[in-house]
Amino acid sequence: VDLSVSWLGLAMANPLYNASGVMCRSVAELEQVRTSAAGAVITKSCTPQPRVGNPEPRYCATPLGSINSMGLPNAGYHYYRDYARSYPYAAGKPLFLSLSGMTLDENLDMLRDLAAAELPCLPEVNLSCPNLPGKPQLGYDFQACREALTQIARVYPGDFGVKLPPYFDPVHFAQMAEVLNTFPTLRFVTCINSIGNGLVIDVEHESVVIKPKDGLGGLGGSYVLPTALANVREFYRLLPGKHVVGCGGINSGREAFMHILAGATVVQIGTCLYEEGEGAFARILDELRQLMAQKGYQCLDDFRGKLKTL
Ligand SMILES: O=C(O)c1[nH]c(=O)[nH]c(=O)c1Cl
Repeated sequence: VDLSVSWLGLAMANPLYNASGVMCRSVAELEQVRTSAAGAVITKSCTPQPRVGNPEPRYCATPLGSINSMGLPNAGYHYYRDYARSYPYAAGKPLFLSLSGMTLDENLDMLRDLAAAELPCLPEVNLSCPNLPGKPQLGYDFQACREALTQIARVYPGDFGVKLPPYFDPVHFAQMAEVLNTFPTLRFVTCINSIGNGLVIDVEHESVVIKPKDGLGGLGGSYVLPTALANVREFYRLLPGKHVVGCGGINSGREAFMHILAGATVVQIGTCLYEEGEGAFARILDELRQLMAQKGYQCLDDFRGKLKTL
């Protein structure tokens, strides 16, 4: 069974890597991913300056997934750019750099610098952080996205991608796709970011479980799988020639298979990686291989995007 993926001029041994935000804030964490069975690496979304993030507790796992309101804690853009400068690209695992400026100008400043650095890493521009008090998710404002992407494509000549929030309405899928299709160098969309502003309650303590925003936070894990799959499949249909990166609810080879069947080129692991550690990559890859062998598939292209309808 062959799990290799070639896309955007990249060759990956397998389709699995971390979701931005998990096991990727420090060089030590990034190296844990890079030296694991993962096929690629992505950095924590960064801002020009380092950020401490929201007060703790700001993450909580539950039997069905996770809730987080981290608040964009990160070591600052230059820390990740410097990692990207020394990254061993020849070892064959691509590096993606996640950028999440607090303003469009912050994103443009980071992208201008990244363009000038002429590094082989690919930017994933985060349009969907749900945890900055008072900041709406850009991904839900279609006109603002169009304006932002127009300037981003102007300052960054290379291929880039965007991290999208989940959408829940066919009209919104169509409206966002119309914006995204305007930009030929926008080569991939990562679906989905956490489902924003959920509330997890601890019955014993009659309390919320995270401190920021009186307990509101982004949901991940099994809670979000059907929404993630819907976003992958809809954007796979609506963005001809672009790639969809699947993210959300992947705990085993079965969910990885579902995301790829729905159209994902590659897939990211978030909550499961946070809870299990980097061993999750080898386990999920083995499960995917076994599932493919049982079904008689030799490679990912044998089933990618071939979800049947009734
Ligand atoms: O609170 C966060 O740091 C965070 N948390 C998320 O669930 N998604 C994001 O894009 C970000 Cl930036």
